[in-house]
Amino acid sequence: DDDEDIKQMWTSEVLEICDNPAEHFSFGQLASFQLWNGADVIRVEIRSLAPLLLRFVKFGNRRTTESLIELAQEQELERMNVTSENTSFRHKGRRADGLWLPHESDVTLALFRKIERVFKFNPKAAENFLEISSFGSTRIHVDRANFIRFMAPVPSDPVRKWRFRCGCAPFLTRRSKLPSMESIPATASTTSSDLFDLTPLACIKLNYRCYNSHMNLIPLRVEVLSKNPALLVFHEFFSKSRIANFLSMASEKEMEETSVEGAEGTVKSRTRVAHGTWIDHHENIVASDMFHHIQSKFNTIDFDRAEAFHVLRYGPGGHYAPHYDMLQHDTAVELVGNRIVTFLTVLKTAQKGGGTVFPRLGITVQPNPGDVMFWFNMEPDASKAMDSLHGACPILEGEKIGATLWVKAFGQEFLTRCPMKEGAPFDYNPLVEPRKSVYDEALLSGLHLF
Ligand SMILES: O=C(O)CCC(=O)C(=O)O
Ligand SMILES: [Fe+2]
Repeated sequence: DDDEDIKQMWTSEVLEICDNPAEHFSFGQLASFQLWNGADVIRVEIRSLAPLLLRFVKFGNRRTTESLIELAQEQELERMNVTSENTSFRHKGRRADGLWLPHESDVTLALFRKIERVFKFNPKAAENFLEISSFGSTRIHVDRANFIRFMAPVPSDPVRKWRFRCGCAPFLTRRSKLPSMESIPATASTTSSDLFDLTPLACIKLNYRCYNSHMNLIPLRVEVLSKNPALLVFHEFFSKSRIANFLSMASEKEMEETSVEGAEGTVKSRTRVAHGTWIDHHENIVASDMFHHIQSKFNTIDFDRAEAFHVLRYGPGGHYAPHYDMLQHDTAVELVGNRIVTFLTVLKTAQKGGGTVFPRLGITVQPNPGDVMFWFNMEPDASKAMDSLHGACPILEGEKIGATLWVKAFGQEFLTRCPMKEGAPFDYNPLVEPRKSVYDEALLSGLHLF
């Protein structure tokens, strides 16, 4: 092509990188990793540190709560008054009716399982649920003495410890009055309680969002190509049949030649020569299946906050000149944040050319269909990650198709660990759990992995 503008974007140096997707830029070998699958996202409010008083917001689901209220209305409740002056100074004891419910009844089972999972309770050690109906409200009461006793980790059994992971990144959450970085304590006081992994407490105070990982493990093969900004390739993330289904569904959609808004109206884009279309996360059963698959593998990213799938098809001569994915600041960006992460599913690869080039990292990625490329476009301070500059190398032969999810920044606080270090890049480790530590923990807990 002798077009001067395009020549400036595709300098000979960058094209050289396109042609030489050199291996030596890769960080280490391809490793096999496990990722926690499934998580309970829980909101914790710390009401007091000493004594420790926590509120778990909406811990029980609505169905459980409704069934419990129903039950309390149907069943004959016992008088459960307490007369001791010591138990409650306000009411001079307890004046209420209640009933005991077994852990594994129809109404309590789901709740009990969640308590087991989240708090790592030893189920045998807890008393039955005591449902107390007083002053019109129904609440679950777990005996306090037992609660404290069972929360305490058994020293030789790290698995029973709480494994909350919490996130903190002030700009990732839209809150009007955020404390400044300096006001976040480096670590929370160790005097509050040794029942917790204490570091995250600082974060909980900020954001109230934590999650607790399950022990369901799935193998993922992930390659770390760059650490700052993180650029990861998840190999064989999608099965062949998922990719085939998605492609045939997408081929039924009308793809438009991509365009850019210019001074003289919408003009055919020359920086991106491709056909594209948008597909909503749940537009049809195939998209929905794809979307669920993605969600199930990442517990640190809220994909509901991603834009629709953007499918791009490049024919021979197609390309996408090096660019940044972050959007111009506007009201939409103000509401949901900018494009923090690009999650690019490779659906079809060209016979020749068509890699994804990162000129400033000196990397060209030539993945296979079913692989996912994943990178950060932003720094933790919300500025542009300058080294995330990337483009789709010219297609020399064949056709390339990809589907992008751009994840928006707000609500992604799990991506960061606490305490945050000023100036440190996003930590990709929560996305890439090394097999070793998972193995160790799994072995300790006596889980059979494979
Ligand atoms: O197709 C590619 O390799 C890159 C796509 C891309 O950069 C984008 O859609 O923003
Ligand atoms: Fe891009």
